[in-house]
Amino acid sequence: MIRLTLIEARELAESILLHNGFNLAHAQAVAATVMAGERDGCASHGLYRILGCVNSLRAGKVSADAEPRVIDQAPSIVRVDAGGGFSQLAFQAGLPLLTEKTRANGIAALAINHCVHFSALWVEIEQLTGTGLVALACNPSHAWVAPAGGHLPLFGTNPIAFGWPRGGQEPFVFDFATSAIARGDIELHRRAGKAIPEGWGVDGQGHPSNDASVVLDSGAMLTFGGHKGSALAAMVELIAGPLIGDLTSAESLAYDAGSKSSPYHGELIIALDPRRFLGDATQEHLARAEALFQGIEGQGARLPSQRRYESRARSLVEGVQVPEALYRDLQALLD
Ligand SMILES: NC(=O)C1=CN([C@@H]2O[C@H](COP(=O)(O)OP(=O)(O)OC[C@H]3O[C@@H](n4cnc5c(N)ncnc54)[C@H](OP(=O)(O)O)[C@@H]3O)[C@@H](O)[C@H]2O)C=CC1
Ligand SMILES: O=C(O)C1=NCCCC1
Repeated sequence: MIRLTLIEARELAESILLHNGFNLAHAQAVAATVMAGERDGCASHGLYRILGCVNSLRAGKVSADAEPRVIDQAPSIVRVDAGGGFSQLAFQAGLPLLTEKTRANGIAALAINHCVHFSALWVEIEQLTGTGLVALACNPSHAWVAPAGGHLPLFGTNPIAFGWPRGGQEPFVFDFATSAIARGDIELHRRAGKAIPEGWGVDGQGHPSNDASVVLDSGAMLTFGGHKGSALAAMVELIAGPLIGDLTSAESLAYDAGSKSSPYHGELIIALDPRRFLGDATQEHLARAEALFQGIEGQGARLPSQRRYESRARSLVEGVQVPEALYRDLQALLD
């Protein structure tokens, strides 16, 4: 393993992106996201993703210098046209108006269109909980996941993330794919030559497979929780696809045309302001939420994101460790 400080990790990502043609704004925004992934122990959405960013650019599937355009769509709806660029700058561009509309109306949505998306959603969710808002985000990806009862890829890995602000404490955040596991994790198993656990995917005939390459290249991934994850995956396709006038995972994969680039589609983010719902009773009811969290932890269970926050605290002191093969592949992108 190669040890890097967080600054070194971010600078490595940024320099590769700049060297390969991304403008400074995109390079910095993407580098900050992958550094955060690495820092929080989310290797599937850390520095590894830089390989996909460069591949997407070389395949002509992402704009290196797109300028997001913010559209004031309706009293509670902000739209951002990402113009074929990565989602990070589009989110940053839409965030101020989303926040303003949420404070004014109690609830508002940000629809990002025409973005290339590869990141973990908690990165965005934490920016909303950081201002005291409750938030939900989701997006499709490429058609890699079979619906429960079928065995052909149709859904994306369609993550759903939720965040709840907790005053001075780290927010309650969960963020997971509606597939049994993110595709990035299966790709990392393949890179490491490791078998995948039962339940993650099937071969082309629908038989369970422990072979990452079979599941990735000729089979299908499975949803988590059978028909429940399957319905949630369908919901994500609908509300972050047709509802916002953007592509489904099947359409995104067709657009990809075999280039194995990062998916191109939309994202939906919904924000809620507790103070608008509760007025003078806000503190009283937020305290009741704390009792719920204590009830979970009181049983010895952990809150989602706890592992991530612990990894963050450790990485701030110790830096991060990157597999040598990945480090070599990243360095090669600087040639
Ligand atoms: N951009 C895209 O299109 C896509 C992005 N992704 C990203 O991939 C990432 C990983 O997704 P996925 O593989 O499904 O994630 P995991 O199954 O690893 O975990 C997801 C969530 O569950 C929490 N969790 C895990 N174990 C426990 C536990 N024992 N008790 C309580 N909470 C727990 C995690 O917290 P903790 O982190 O603290 O362990 C995290 O919030 C996500 O960040 C997602 O946004 C996924 C698909 C597509
Ligand atoms: O891990 C995943 O699943 C994905 N991550 C980034 C974009 C494509 C899907």
